[in-house]
Parts: sequence; C-alpha cells; structure tokens
Amino acid sequence: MMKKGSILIKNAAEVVTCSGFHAKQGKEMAELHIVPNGAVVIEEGIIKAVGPTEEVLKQYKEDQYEVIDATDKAVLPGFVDSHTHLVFGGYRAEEFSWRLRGDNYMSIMERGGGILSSVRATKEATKKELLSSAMKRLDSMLSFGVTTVEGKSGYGLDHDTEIKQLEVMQEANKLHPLDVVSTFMGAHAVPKEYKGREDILIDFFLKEVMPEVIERKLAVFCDVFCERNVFSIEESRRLLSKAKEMGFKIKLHADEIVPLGGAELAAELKAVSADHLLQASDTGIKAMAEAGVIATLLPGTAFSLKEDYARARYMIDNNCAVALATDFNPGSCFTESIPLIFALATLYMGITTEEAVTALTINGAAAIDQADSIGSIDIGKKGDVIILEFPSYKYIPYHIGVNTVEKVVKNGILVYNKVKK
Ligand SMILES: N=CN[C@@H](CCC(=O)O)C(=O)O
Ligand SMILES: [Zn+2]
Repeated sequence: MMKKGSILIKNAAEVVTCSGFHAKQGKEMAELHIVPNGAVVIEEGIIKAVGPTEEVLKQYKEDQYEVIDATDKAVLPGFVDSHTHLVFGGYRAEEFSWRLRGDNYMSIMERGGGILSSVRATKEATKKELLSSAMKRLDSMLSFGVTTVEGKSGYGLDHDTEIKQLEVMQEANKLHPLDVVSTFMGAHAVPKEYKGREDILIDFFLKEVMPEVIERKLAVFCDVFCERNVFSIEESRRLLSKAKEMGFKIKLHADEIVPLGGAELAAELKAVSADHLLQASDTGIKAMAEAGVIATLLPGTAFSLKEDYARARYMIDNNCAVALATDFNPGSCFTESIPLIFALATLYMGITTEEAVTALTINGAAAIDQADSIGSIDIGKKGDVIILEFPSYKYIPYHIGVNTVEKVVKNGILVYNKVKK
C-alpha cells in the first residue's frame, strides 16, 4: 500500500542537493552537489534516497509511490525564508508613497508612523483576521518554493498583542503545509510612552512576556532591533543575554541604518544570526565568521529603502556563512518574492547563482538552527523539495523576477502544482 508522504521523483535533469548538515561558510557556499539525471525518494515525509535515476529505480519500486517525472526539470531543496514579519494588521501603502517623495524610513517611525502604525493596526485586528491574512501570505510564499518560514512578533510591543501574534503563527503552523518558526521580537520599536525608558520596557518583556512565551513554546528565537534611536548595544546585550539564559536562541537586526556594532555584538553573544548588516564593519564581519554567526542579508529591504546593499562579497570572501531572506513585512519590504531576492543578490551584491542557492537553502536552514533537518536533499531530512519549470538552477536568476517554481513537495506531499491537470 502507498504510504502518505511517499513520492518518487525521477528523470530530473539535475537534482541540486545542496548536501550538508551545517551552515556553509565562505568558499563552501559555491558547492551545490548536483546529481545529473537524478531521482529522489521520500517515504512518509522523510528523504530515503537520492542519486542517479537508474540506480535509484533498481532499489525502489515505482508502484509504492506517487511518481513525478521531472524530465527536463531541476529539483532543489525547498527554500527557507529565514527572516519575515508575516503576521500584521493593516498596510502602509501611503508610507511607501511618502518614501518615493523623499521621506525617510526612520524619521517616519520617529513621527509615530512606520512600525508604530503597524503596531496600532495589529492591536486592533482580531486573531481571526490576522490568521486569515497570514494563511494567504503563506500560500503565496509556498508558490515561490518556500517550505519553511521564520516569522516574528513585534507589532504589539505589549503583552496581549505580542502573544496574539505568536499564537497566530502557532496556529498557522498547524493549519498550513508550510512550517512556521516563530521569533519573539517585542523589542522591535519603542512606543512613545517608553521613550527614554527603554530599560523599563526591556524589564517588562523579560518579566511579563518572555517567561510565558517560553513556557507555552510560542517562540524559539528572541530578536531585537539594535539600532540608533531604537535599542542600543547595551540594551540589546542585556535583553539577549537574559533571553539566552531563559532558553531562547538569539538573533539581531543589526547595523541596518547606522554602524552601531551589532555584528560585533552578535559574535560576542554567539547569536544564531545577525540580519540586515548593511553597515556592518570589517571587524564585525570577521568576528561573525569566526563565531559562526550566520549573516542573513535582506536585499529586498535595501532595494525598497534605496539603501546601499550589504557587502555580501566581502562577507563570503572573509569566510562568513551568508543566508538570504525576503524580510517580508508591511513597511520596509512588502514582498514575498524569492525571484526578486535572487535577482538583487546576483546582479547587485556580487553573489554567484550557486552561492545564492546555498543562501536560500542550507544556510537559510542554519539561520533558524535547523540545518540538521531541512535545507538540503540528504537522506534522513524532511522531504521538502521543489521542481522547477526549467532544467537547471541557473534559470532562477536568469529568468529575472519571474517565478520558475512548478511544483512544491512538503514532507513528501505535493502541496503546490502550477500545472493544472
Ligand atoms: N528594521 C526593522 N524591522 C523590519 C521592518 C518592519 C517594518 O517596517 O514594519 C525589518 O526587518 O526591515
Ligand atoms: Zn526584520
């Protein structure tokens, strides 16, 4: 009898395995491990075999599986979008127009707009509304080949709304085929009443919110917007050190707008990742490489804010492990488009196509500390794979800004198929 989550993909022009169980640093990022004319076998959601089709078919009987013929198509691991803010109420289209006219992202926030306007809309939204919009966003992400996504709270800044956002992500994770990994990010902005009293806000999160988040397993990570006029290096260090003691894994929004030393702090605290890094210093980058902190780069945000891109080439040449993510959010980067991220990374950041694939698969997995179970087509990992309309991964950035994903298999189940039967 055919078991649920059991699929055999055969005759693929190439299976790009991205093989590995940990982050790829520096030169390793160019190694994709490709099997020509390949096959992948997934049994009950777990990868059982990968290799040349001829050899795989000698061992595995096609009648035991749902069979997909991938002739002339490339097969890759599902993408891991390791930095998003996917649960929020309201939109900020107006703010986008202001920025087109020259207004500045941080000054909009300092006037009570930006993140703070999403905070107001998220407080007003019901859980049902937030869940319904999150599910639609997850559908869209899935269509781009994303099989695991990280999502942050941080549009609440109070107990109830932060918890509400995390509960929505927990529920979405149960209901949607995509896996959602949650991050607590209460320290995302400073409400007006806490300006100049950031330490009191941090104490509030530490005492009144984070113990419940850990206790109810509502989030795995704790993140902070470490930035001038938001949370300082000292405040971020205090919050994240305590978070670590409480059992959170840690991340930072670091050196996005000004060079504050966030990359150095990430290395000091041995964070899992430091994200944005547009302004990261040479010392900070080298310290991150040394400490094994993933550099998660978000080119969509630099593009949307018309900022200079993070120095990806320098980071990779200095042995960093770089991940790429969308930073999907209602303000600085309202896109779930993986093709856009590929286009920007390869055309404007000096990242090769091979490195970009690594950055969105195994290194994305490492950025959420799951490189042992997702991010590559390796035996024993989750059966998360995508099939492209084209015979090679090289078509992903080449077909500029267009979605090349034809099918998505999650835990061995075909959950998205562009080809209508
Ligand atoms: N920079 C801080 N936070 C988000 C933006 C959130 C927003 O503008 O709503 C980011 O990662 O880009
Ligand atoms: Zn972010």
